[in-house]
Parts: sequence; structure tokens; C-alpha cells
Amino acid sequence: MDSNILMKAENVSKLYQMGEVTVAAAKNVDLNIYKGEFVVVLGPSGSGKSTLLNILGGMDLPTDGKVFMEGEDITSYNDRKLTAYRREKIGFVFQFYNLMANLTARENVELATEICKDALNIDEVLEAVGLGDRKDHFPAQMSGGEQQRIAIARAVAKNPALLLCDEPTGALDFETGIKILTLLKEINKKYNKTVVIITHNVPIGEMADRLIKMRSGEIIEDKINDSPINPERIEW
Ligand SMILES: Nc1ncnc2c1ncn2[C@@H]1O[C@H](COP(=O)(O)OP(=O)(O)OP(=O)(O)O)[C@@H](O)[C@H]1O
Repeated sequence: MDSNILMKAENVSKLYQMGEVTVAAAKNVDLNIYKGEFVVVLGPSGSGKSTLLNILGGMDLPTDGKVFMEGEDITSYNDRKLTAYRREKIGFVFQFYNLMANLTARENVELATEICKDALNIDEVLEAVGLGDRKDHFPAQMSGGEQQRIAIARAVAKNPALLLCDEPTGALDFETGIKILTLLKEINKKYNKTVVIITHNVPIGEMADRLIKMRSGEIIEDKINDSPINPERIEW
């Protein structure tokens, strides 16, 4: 396998049998994600984005096909290995931040890194996401954008191979959303982290190094963007 490839999906399908009807949430998906790339997966509701993210993140298995992370076939993993895969290799960022309300920002990040082998320095990462002076505050004392920064710090501090973000700006107002996208781009560059964002928000695609469009479970377009724009220039 090309050593620049971080993840590879080969002919991945996910079928659901609903009585007489078979729903293909993913259909013959072939995909390469290269190391250090900033990838945006775009598609309308129901196009299969979450299905793909769940499969790449080791939260779900395809009905057909194979998925490789750093050359290892994760679809052959048992539950124990998949748990270790999610813990070590993937940093998740979701629309809702899923923070522990009774822990401070710093403790939220610390908790996630405790079980990881190559965790980064927590204070440095909190500084990098702009929360250096807020780390002893509790989530309820912080804005939505700040809470998403904690969630990003928590994902990054694990030092995963891939940051998987599901509608990371979905719960934020426009300006805060742009700041979060700017932060994700900075993390991508500063830590050379591969980032995949899935979203239905078309303008976000303009900041991608690679843009993947999905429709009805299929990839209908997969193209390199030669001139990704600075997130601060995105409008929606
Ligand atoms: N557990 C399930 N059982 C049956 N059908 C499912 C299941 N999960 C997903 N699907 C179907 O698979 C298709 C793709 O769903 P998916 O959630 O991946 O889309 P999506 O692009 O993430 O949508 P959204 O942006 O609304 O979250 C949809 O038609 C959905 O109804």
C-alpha cells in the first residue's frame, strides 16, 4: 500500500434489511485518506455520511468490504481490538460536545488521555485551542464555542492518527463556527493531524484539501482541491 495512505476503504457497503426492503447506507465505497490531509465529506441528510464515519471510526462494521488503517484491516478486528483502535487511533469531535459536566476543561481532557499510550501534553493542547486561561472552568461556565474547543482538545490530546469530526459546527452560530473551523485547520497544520469533517454544509467544502461528495450511500465525487480557502473566507 502507498505509504502516504493513512486509511483505505475498499468496496465498502453497509446494508440494512428493513422487511422487504434493503437500504444501502453505504454502497461500494472506495476511498483513500492520505496522511496530513484535511478532508471534507459533503452530502445531504441520509446520504450515508454518518455511516461512513462510524465505519472509519471503528464504531460500526460494514456488511461488505474492507477498511485499512495504516495497512491493518480493521474489519478483521474483534471487539477488544476495535475498542483499542477507537481509543488509540481516532479522535472524535461531534456536533454536541459530550463533556463531563462535573469535570473542568482540563480534567475532561485528562480523563480521555489517561488510557492512551502517546498522549500529548494536556496544558500545551489546551493552550493551542485557546483555553490556556479557562482550563479550570467547568463546561457550564463556558460558551458553546469554548465547549467545542474542550472537545477538540480532548480529541487531539490523545494524539490519534485521525481526527473524525461529525458536523463540528452544527450547534454553533456562524462566527463561532468559523473560529472552530479555523482551529481545526490550525491543528491539522501544527500537529500534522489528518482531519476528516463530515457535514451537509456545502461552503465548508471550500477549505478542504480533498472534497468527497456522497449521495444515496455512494461517493459521487472525490477530488483534490488545488486552492483550499482560508476558513475565515467561508460564508454561509
Ligand atoms: N440502523 C439503521 N437501520 C436502517 N437504516 C439505516 C440505519 N442507519 C442508517 N440508515 C439509513 O441509511 C441511510 C444513510 O444514513 P446516514 O445516517 O449515514 O446518513 P447521513 O448522511 O449521516 O444523514 P444525516 O446528515 O441526516 O445524519 C439513510 O437512508 C438511513 O435511513
